[in-house]
Amino acid sequence: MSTIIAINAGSSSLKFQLLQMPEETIITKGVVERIGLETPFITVEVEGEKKTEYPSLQNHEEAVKALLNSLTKYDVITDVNDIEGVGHRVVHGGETFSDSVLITDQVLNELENVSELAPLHNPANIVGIKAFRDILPDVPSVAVFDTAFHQSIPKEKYLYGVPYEYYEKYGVRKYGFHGTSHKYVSQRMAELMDRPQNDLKIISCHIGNGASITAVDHGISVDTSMGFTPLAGVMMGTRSGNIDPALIPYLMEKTGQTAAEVIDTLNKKSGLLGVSGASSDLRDVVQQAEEGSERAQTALDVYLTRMHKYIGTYAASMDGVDAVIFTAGVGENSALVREKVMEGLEFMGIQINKEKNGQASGETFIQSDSSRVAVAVVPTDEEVMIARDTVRLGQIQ
Ligand SMILES: Nc1ncnc2c1ncn2[C@@H]1O[C@H](COP(=O)(O)OP(=O)(O)O)[C@@H](O)[C@H]1O
Ligand SMILES: CC(=O)OP(=O)(O)O
Ligand SMILES: [Mg+2]
Repeated sequence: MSTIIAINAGSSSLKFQLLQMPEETIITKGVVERIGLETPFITVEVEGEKKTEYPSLQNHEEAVKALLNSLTKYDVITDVNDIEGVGHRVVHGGETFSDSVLITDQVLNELENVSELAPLHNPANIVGIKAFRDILPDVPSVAVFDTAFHQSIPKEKYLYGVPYEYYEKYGVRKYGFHGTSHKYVSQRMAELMDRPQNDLKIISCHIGNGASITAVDHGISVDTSMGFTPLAGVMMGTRSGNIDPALIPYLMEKTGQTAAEVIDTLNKKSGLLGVSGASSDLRDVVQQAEEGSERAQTALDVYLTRMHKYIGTYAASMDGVDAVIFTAGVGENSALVREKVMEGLEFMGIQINKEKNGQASGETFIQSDSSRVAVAVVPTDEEVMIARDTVRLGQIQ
């Protein structure tokens, strides 16, 4: 039995889960927020109760110290040395990493090289890794990449139609993200269907704040909607998804923004937020649409039609589909989104049962009896995947 901590570090936050392996039971979970900003705080769930503290935290190293202190203070662990492995979510692994990896000095160097491909995400992941290595130098730490599961995508799907030398010189290609989640839910779906994974063509819809859709054929990723960065693909809470790239210089000229400012607008002020003008949270947009806001309804329509198209695209890509999965914040909780994304696909043998869909909670099949394709809600669990790989690569008993 061993105690593993799974870390998902963002630029100003650090989410964590402490798990008992191999049982995969969650001991506790929590989040440190507003690191390096005014009034940082730590929330830890202790026996179902949320405890919040407000320490002063200048950086991720102080955040890690405070987090470990609170775990001992609340008697979740008796000593920091009770932690036997640390697993980190790293968003971008480039082409260097097609599986999780035990972190060594050399790996850390390679991670730094890959960082320029994901300037919004990777630097924070690396700071988190270093902070834990300083505090727990003798404990194995493992990096688990969002991109790794997508390294199986074939060349004709990952190359862009641009001069080939950009791929060779600058690594310009589709990488894809949320791989840990797509891998988990597609494995789980095969178990739920009681069929081997290499018998199944699955479309996995991870719809949270960030959203991506993946075609999983015979257990491997063969295409995914995100691209060189997590900005591409479907429309999201604040991200535009695919646009005509010629819009960027056009908007620079019209609005006076720099290229970096336009990209920032496309990442943070677009999507549901940008179109509705109200909120990036799907619940707010749905509520406002129900109250008669035309802008909110339009935002919802654009959001839904983009996702709907990918189902057809990926079914064509795999020459068929046996199962569709919905996961993450929106996918797990919004019956409306699931119903609308699946609407009109009866010609492909996809039909959902509205009652089952409306009542879905946890792992639930929502297709009708006559549907040829299975459709299910499968709650994602990136943390358990991180913990499993930490045990495997850290060779922890
Ligand atoms: N009960 C719910 N009904 C509809 N949408 C929900 C519900 N709960 C959460 N969401 C949506 O899930 C989104 C967050 O998803 P999540 O997977 O947690 O995002 P992140 O990408 O930040 O990890 C929110 O924007 C919210 O709109
Ligand atoms: C890569 C990515 O988009 O992650 P998130 O959904 O957590 O923003
Ligand atoms: Mg997410």
